Amino acid sequence: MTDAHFAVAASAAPAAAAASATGARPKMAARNLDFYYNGFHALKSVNFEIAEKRVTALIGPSGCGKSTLLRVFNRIYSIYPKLEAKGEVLLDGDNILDPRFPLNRLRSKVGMVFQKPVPFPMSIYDNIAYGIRHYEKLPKSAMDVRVEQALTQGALWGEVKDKLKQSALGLSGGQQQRLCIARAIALRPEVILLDEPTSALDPIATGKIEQLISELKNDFTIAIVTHNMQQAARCSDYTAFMYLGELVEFGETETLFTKPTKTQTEDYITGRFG
Ligand SMILES: Nc1ncnc2c1ncn2[C@@H]1O[C@H](COP(=O)(O)OP(=O)(O)OP(=O)(O)O)[C@@H](O)[C@H]1O
Repeated sequence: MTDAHFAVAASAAPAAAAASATGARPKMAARNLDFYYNGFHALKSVNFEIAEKRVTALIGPSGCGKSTLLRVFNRIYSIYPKLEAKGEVLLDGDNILDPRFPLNRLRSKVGMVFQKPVPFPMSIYDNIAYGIRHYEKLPKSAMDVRVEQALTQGALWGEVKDKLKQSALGLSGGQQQRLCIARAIALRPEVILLDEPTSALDPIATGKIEQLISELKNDFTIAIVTHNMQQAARCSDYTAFMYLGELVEFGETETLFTKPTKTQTEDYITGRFG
């Protein structure tokens, strides 16, 4: 598949081509997706895919619609009035925007981590166990195993195993963010959406999260919104470049950063705007 094919995949309906070109199965897909904030047209006929067990990055200048797109993949807007999505967002082929798709099922399959770490004001252990209890009744021994598994996958176990009963609010910002990722993992989702997960962190904590993302893609499908182009280049397999609510270009990360097909993409990645 050529770069030109990727560009077509971004702008026209068969966005599937981008993910399937490398053999990765599309896990989620937006089809002709429009989104409105109280009439403001924030996403314009977006076609886009998140390949299974790969990392897909969303980049673009401030206000281009990256976070909006990510949030629609979790239907998070549906609790607010006057916000409207048109088109489809498919999860394994089912349209999650259909109100008949149960929100509980969606939240158990698609986890989300936000820009600012938001641990619950409770112990490290309970931060992980809280969500699990919502979905499953486990005896204490089984819960202990799940908590340890999630914290291990979140690359935090070694640092917190001796203080599980302490408040999560006492952790550093980077540890809190890994706790939030572990909390999402604990529910055994299939997809994890990360909205600028390192923007509040220092370079060392950022490096740990990036390392973690690279490891998590063995088990999860990941999409990440980032302002940091080096981060997108370091930890994603595919990158989507957005501008003014449109998906301008989508392709393999290396190709998009070295041989972009659209002038707007090139201007952005070379720092000429944004
Ligand atoms: N709650 C809201 N109400 C009205 N307009 C909104 C709301 N949230 C976002 N918007 C608008 O929608 C557009 C897309 O916003 P969005 O937050 O998705 O952009 P972004 O690319 O994630 O930006 P940033 O990189 O600055 O976080 C912007 O024009 C923004 O002003």
